[in-house]
Amino acid sequence: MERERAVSDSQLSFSFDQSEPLSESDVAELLSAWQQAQWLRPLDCSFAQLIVELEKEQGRGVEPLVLLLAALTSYQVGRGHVCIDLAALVNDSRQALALSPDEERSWQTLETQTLPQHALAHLSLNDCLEALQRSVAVSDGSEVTPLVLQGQRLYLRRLWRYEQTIAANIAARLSARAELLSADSEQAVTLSQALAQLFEFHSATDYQKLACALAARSRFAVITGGPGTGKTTTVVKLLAALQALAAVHRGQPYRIRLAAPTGKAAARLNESIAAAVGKLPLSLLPGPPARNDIPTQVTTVHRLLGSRPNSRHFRHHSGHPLPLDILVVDEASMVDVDLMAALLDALPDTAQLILLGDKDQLASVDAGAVLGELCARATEGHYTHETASWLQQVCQQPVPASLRDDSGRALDQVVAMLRVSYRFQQDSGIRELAQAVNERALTEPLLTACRNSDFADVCWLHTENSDAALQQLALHAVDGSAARFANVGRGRVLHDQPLPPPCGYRHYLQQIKDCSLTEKCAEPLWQQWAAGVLEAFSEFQILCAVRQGPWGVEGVNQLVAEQLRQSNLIERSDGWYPGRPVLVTANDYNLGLMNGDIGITLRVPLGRTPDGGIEWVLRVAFPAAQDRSAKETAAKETAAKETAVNEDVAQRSAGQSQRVRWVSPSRLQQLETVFAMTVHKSQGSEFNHTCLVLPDRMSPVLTKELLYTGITRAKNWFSFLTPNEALLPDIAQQAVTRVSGLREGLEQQQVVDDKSNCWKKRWLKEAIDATSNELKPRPGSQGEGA
Ligand SMILES: Nc1ncnc2c1ncn2[C@@H]1O[C@H](COP(=O)(O)OP(=O)(O)OP(=O)(O)O)[C@@H](O)[C@H]1O
Repeated sequence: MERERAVSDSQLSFSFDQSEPLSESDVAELLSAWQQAQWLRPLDCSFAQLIVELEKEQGRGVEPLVLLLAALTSYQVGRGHVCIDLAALVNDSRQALALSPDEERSWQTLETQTLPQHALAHLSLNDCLEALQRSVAVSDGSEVTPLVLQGQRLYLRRLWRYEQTIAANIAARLSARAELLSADSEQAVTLSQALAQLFEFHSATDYQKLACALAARSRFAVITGGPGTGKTTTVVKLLAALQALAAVHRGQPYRIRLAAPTGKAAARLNESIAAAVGKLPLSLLPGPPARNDIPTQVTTVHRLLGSRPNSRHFRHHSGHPLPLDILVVDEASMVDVDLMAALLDALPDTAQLILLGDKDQLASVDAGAVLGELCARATEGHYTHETASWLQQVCQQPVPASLRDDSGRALDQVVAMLRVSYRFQQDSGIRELAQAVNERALTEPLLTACRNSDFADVCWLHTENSDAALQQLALHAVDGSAARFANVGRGRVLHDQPLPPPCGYRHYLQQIKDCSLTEKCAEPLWQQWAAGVLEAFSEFQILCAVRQGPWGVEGVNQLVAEQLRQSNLIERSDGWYPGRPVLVTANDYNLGLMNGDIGITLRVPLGRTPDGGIEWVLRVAFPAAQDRSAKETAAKETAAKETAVNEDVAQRSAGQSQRVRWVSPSRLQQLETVFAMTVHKSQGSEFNHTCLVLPDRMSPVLTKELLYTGITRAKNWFSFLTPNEALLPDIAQQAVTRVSGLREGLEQQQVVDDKSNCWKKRWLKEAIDATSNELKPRPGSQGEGA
């Protein structure tokens, strides 16, 4: 999670006698100092205070160390960790707050023991464990306490529960489906026949075919791969193969649902999946399955689960499971532990879950890195002899020896990695850069090749002079610097299709300026035009690593808006104006807008004067949500009529097909201008042309995952701007680590029985019962802690 704090020169100071254990007042003073320096959030200190009150209420003495650890645990959850590892904390107390070098430097000038490496220097693991074990606020999970200690990991109870649910639920789904267990079974033969039709024969290993077979075999599977490796293509073929199995052996098709964590990711999958389904040779498959039985509509995970306003509970849960047989979740790297636990809880025991995603991308914004942990061993495969021979028989192709490992774990047997990218040409700079960042091999020759424009798809906007760099960026934002790409960005072809040239924001703003519609034009024409503008906007996007400063989203947004104003492409650079692109930053259930939705402000003749005449008004056009049921739409429209009489949304006839939705700017509460967005927010999106902007100094958010995610948002053209190129090797070395016990939890719950090769689960029933009871909605219940 990004953290950029302004460290003030307040009277912050803290000192204590290091020969004595920390007292309650020492800890209170320390936490207060950390909060003043904005190193801790008020929430973290309030959580520690809650523990004090609990201990006092129970008539127990306050354990100072427990307060300290409670605040740190809450803080680390805010940074995306699921728990804290006490041993690691004691070994390297710098990690307690993970301050940036700048933050540390600004305080080292003061005579203070406030820095965690000083304040916590004498902390021992034993002291921590003993204090935690004495505290009434801590248990091993068997009692309801705000903190849970498991081995050397300390959790907020809520996070511990999520992790337990995920581990128990996945472990329960790991064994192969009984009917497919033997490669000689009738079902396995049908699967093999279907795969033979779906995949052309290749002498080289077809990782997509292997992934299909592997995912078909078990009630839980993960398919991971970099950009363009064919995750969508593979999953569509997988669904066709599963429906072929259903057609031959089940008598009725599977109920399949597709979901993604954000509306943007869902919309993107919607587009690509429809095209892929259209190409399936279904009539050649056993059955054959009907095309309609392979869905093309993708919903968001929140909509699928039935989110409720102002509640973290969903309509679907273990007591009211989702009505489906197979669920595919794309962009699963964005799913945090909270949402993953809710999803697994709502999944019927018999249902099959397939997670798709790129394991190397940034982890979810909120706590956890579920996909990353599930895929931690994906690169090496670790397929057992049994799995490899089953795959060989069903796919009619051998599994490479490098991917075999007879001591492979149960989880390894359901994880498939796609290894060939079909999106990028072999000489693509985007592909080479992404791979180099991933492998921490950002070499000087590669950087030189980028600087020299040796790659057709990469433009390096480097300059050591900050002012010149910002000026370059402003101009780049207008036109996309096509001239700096080889052949002015023209003439590139991929899969026999010409690629659109690199562009900047002029591309969509000109479409707004060139609008030839008048107030006499019917509303559907305005819809069509607005949809075109939205599409044009999504061709180019500036991504920033940080929020603040001249190189952050805030500075770049202002810089670009001002340049566009000077270029006469927008009327003004602040407030509301035609062409202002906005990003919704929090879910708004009343408007049906989700965090991450992007809209464009347009001047349209859709308002009404008091005497019924036409009025030109500013409206923000958002892509219409495709998956909303007619009933839900009608309910939303009724609500809109009641609350926004003047809005065109209230004038639509129910059931009319919508390409965009119009929202009055005054109704949008939480949003920001989006000429620039953070790399975090861009997850799940791709753009024809992406420009990645790094800041001039190192920060904890600058990691190889961030760099990789930023680069791979570019489909065809990538521009890069850094005012300090010397940072690149350091960034490539800095990886996101998220502390959690998920892998260990999964391993504890599985024992591979070598003879039958079925995985027995210990404690499973108990764990699932215990955790799912706690996840069930309770009226008026509140989440605890952070
Ligand atoms: N086996 C293949 N042979 C040739 N082309 C392929 C193959 N698999 C996928 N493609 C093509 O590569 C492109 C990317 O495929 P796809 O969209 O399935 O990948 P993806 O991993 O889902 O991409 P993304 O990174 O956008 O999520 C598509 O144009 C697709 O048609």
